[in-house]
Amino acid sequence: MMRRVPLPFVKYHGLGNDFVVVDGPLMDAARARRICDRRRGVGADGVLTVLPPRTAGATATMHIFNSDGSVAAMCGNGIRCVARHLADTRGLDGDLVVDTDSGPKRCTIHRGPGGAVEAVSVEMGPARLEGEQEFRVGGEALRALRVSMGNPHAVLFDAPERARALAVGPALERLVPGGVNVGFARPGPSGIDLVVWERGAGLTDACGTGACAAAVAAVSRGLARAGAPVEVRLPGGALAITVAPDLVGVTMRGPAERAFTGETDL
Ligand SMILES: N[C@@H](CCC[C@H](N)C(=O)O)C(=O)O
Repeated sequence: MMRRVPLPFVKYHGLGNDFVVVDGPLMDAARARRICDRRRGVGADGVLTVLPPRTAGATATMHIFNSDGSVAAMCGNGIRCVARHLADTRGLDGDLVVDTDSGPKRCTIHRGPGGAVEAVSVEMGPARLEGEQEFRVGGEALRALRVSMGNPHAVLFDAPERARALAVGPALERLVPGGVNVGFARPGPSGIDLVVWERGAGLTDACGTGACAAAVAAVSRGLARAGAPVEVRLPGGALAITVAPDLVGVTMRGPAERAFTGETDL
C-alpha cells in the first residue's frame, strides 16, 4: 500500500451521526471512502473538511463527503460538529457563520454553567417545499413530499422503523437523479418519530437535514405547529426543530460531541 502523509483528524458525532473532521486541504473522494470504512478505516458516516471562508464575515467553509465518497451540499448534524470544532480549536463562542455549498449558515454555540458546549443551534433555511411525488418500489406505490434543505429529501409519512427504511430506502434513493435522502416520519401530538435512509451513507442514527425536512413536511400538512420547537426523535436521540410560518426559515438545535482525535495514513 502507498504510504501517505499522516493526516490529523478529530472524530465527532451528532446523535450518533458520526464524522471525521479535518482541517483542509480537501482530500480526494477515494481517501474519504477509505477513512469512512468501518472495518478497514476510522469509520464514519462522512468526512467534513474545514476550508477557508468564502463569504465576508464567515469563519470557515464546510465541505461534505458522504461515506461512499459522494459530495453533499449540506449536512445538519455535520455543521453542528464543525461549529463545535471551530469553537474548540479557535476559542470561538456565541455566533459564527459557516459557509456551505448551500450557502452561509449562522450557528450559535450554547454553553452550560461550567463552560462546556451543551448544544449548537443552526439557522438551516432556506427550506424549499417541492411538492408531492409518487414512487414505485417493489410494486408498492409510495407518496412522498419533496423538501430541499440545500440537499434533497423525500419525506414519507410511513412507519419510522429501520426495517422499513432498509426495505424501501436503497431503491427509492436511486429513483431520483443524483439520489435523494429518504425519511420515514410519523408526526404526533408530542413530536415526530423519524428514521432516515441517507443518500451516500445508508441508514444513519440521525440526520439533521432529514429532521428539518420532516418538520417542514409535517407543518405544511398541519401535522405539527409552526413557530415553536418540534421534537424530532431519531434512533440516536432528539433534535429541536423550529419551522417558521413561511415554511422557509428553519432552526435546528442539538448536541455535537467530540469523541477522539487521531492521525491516519490511509
Ligand atoms: N447526515 C446529514 C446529511 C448528510 C448528507 C446527505 N447524506 C446527502 O447526501 O444529502 C445531516 O445530518 O443532515
